[in-house]
Amino acid sequence: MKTIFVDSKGVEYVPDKNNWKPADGLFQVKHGAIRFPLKMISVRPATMWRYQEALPVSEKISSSLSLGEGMTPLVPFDDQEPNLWVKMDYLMPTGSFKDRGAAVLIAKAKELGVTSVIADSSGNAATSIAAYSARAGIECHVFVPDSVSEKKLAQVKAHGAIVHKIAGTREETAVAAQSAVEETDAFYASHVYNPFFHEGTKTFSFEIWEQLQFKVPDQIILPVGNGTLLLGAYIGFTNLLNAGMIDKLPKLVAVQAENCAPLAHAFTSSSPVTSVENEGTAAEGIAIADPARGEQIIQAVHASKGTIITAPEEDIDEAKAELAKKGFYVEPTTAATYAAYKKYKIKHVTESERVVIALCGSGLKK
Ligand SMILES: N[C@@H](CCOP(=O)(O)O)C(=O)O
Repeated sequence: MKTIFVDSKGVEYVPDKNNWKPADGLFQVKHGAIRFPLKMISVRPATMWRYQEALPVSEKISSSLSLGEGMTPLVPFDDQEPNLWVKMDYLMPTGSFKDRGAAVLIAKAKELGVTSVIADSSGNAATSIAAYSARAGIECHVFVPDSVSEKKLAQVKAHGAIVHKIAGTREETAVAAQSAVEETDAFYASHVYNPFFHEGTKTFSFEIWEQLQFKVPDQIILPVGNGTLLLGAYIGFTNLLNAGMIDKLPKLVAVQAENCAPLAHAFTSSSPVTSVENEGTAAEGIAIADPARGEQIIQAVHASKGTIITAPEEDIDEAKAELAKKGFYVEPTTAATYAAYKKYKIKHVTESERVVIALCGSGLKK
């Protein structure tokens, strides 16, 4: 699939290794017609690359880079809620869904002839970018806030990335990484700014659709900070809708931490997304006080007829323990997603509705 980027005015750009931000807004991918040849897909290996006609990477590059990512199990939650499934993305090669996006983004970097990348992250994206860069033989610099989890940092270092710890917020970390990008010739392997990342995370949707016998669930509950999973999920289901493979989008129900919820505030008050103060949350993966793609996330949630809800801070630990008792060992950000769902379902999920919860990050990381 050949890819064109567009800015907020619809001006087209050919992706290149130095231009990470257009003059107007942020880059998005302009999608043409996409094919889903079901017979061929069904006999391919059980990885996210089975949807290769919908992905912007040549088979030659993806097969040399792949760690077998994707086609994570979709399993029933328990006997009490027969219409509730969990998508176990914490079983990805580096332990989070971010591998979907990093695999595509680093494959594109390789294709563009990049030899050095810079990324910034609160942890999981850094780990994924470090792992796929190592596999691609690309030098990797990772900027992290000094609050990053020690286990995530150890993982990043083990993959050979050069770590730059920034004494400051997640936002200040991004600014430091962007200054380094401007000062060097490195490629900005940003999961926030580079829309190739969403081209990888969209496979989350394709897999759920295939695993539910080519049907979509009614609602999907997923964490949102910078929106890489939410936007990927929206793009994936929209690709399927435009290809005539499904007849509706599932409602996307995005979860923020109560103590850092700029998107939830904007959504409920129908006002523009503005920066908030991070009051501290165990859900570090969604502690994004000023999400760069905030308006795009809100538009996607509206288009799916979904909503944005919050996880009470005091419920996160209990939700983590409850999930573990059912066999799912996940990190606090994922536990927050389940905590918010428990509150939400009381009024907003009927017994007959089919719901999927994204279990995004492994408990071994935290
Ligand atoms: N970053 C989180 C999950 C939410 O993803 P985001 O792209 O919306 O920030 C994690 O690391 O699990």
